[in-house]
Amino acid sequence: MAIKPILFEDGICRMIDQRLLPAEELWRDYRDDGAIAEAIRTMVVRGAPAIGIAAAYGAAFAAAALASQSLPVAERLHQFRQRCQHLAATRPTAVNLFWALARMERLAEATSALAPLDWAAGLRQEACRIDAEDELINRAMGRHGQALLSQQGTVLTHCNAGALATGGYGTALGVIRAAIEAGKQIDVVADETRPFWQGARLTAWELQRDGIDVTLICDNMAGYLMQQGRIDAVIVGADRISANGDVANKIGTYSVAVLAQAHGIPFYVAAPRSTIDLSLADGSAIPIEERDPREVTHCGNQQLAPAGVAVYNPAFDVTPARLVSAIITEVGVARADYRTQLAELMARPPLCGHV
Ligand SMILES: CSC[C@@H](O)[C@@H](O)C(=O)COP(=O)(O)O
Repeated sequence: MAIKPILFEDGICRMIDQRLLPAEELWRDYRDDGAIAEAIRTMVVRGAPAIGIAAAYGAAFAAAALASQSLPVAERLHQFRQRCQHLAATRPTAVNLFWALARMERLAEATSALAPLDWAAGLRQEACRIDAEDELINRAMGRHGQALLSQQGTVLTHCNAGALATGGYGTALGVIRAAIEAGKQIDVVADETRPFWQGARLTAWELQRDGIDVTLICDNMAGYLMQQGRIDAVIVGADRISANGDVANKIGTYSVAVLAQAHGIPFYVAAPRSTIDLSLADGSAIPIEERDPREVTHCGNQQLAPAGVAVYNPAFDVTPARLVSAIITEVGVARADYRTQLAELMARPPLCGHV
């Protein structure tokens, strides 16, 4: 059973601290939006869908706090939006964060005439729905995506687009799980994913935990394995996909895509529709987060690089649509021409609830 990294129990949001995995499985309790914003910023919780879910719970906590004060409706809504903005200011690239908060804000406005406690209860239910729907979406994505994989093969993945990055099951790893559930013999090669080691720490941990055959490699080994004919397909997740099919994902994804094309290997992206941002014509407008240089100069507390060296640490890159063989969503698979096919997939009715 795949791990569910965010739980909502007895009015408390519990999240496994992904910074400590695999050494320690520590669950932290959250009861307010400020602490959840900090958890997103510091990557206790990470992965595009998961940070959207965490932010939705944060917004629900903000609503509960505001409902307990006797505020006029307009002031309550104003303060709610401000607190949502604080949650949104934590990480800039994954559009799921803004998508989830926009959904919470829409409901807050539509239900603002309710008694404050009912208003807050409705927002708490909405956050739980966003969470539960994500796993259903991942499973639907898995069903569509697994059809692209052969009966037997080795799939390379980058970063962690697994259960840990979602409401459970995973996007890219969800496709792999679905293929295995369909009886296919799939094994995984996981890039370590410098500098935050999501592949080494998280993908290796969650696949090993679930008995899925995984081999860890350093990022710079991918080309060698492809040259030897040892990789049959690449599957990654995404943080934001523009209208033309350009894909922002963890730094290093672009290099893998170039290598895949050079070796004639299909490069697939699995992402829910909440990751697709039709407001951006192409990937050049996707904001790319830059993180602390210490992630590059240090490994944990161990300093590897000389003190004072200049560092550049972009957390994401953009893979041009021409390198992407297909984009797998919960309602179907898009191929080039992405502008037309993504617009068509986005116009389809919701799979469940609102999404
Ligand atoms: C289903 S997760 C897809 C992406 O969010 C994932 O590949 C990724 O890049 C995560 O980056 P992170 O910095 O760990 O949040």
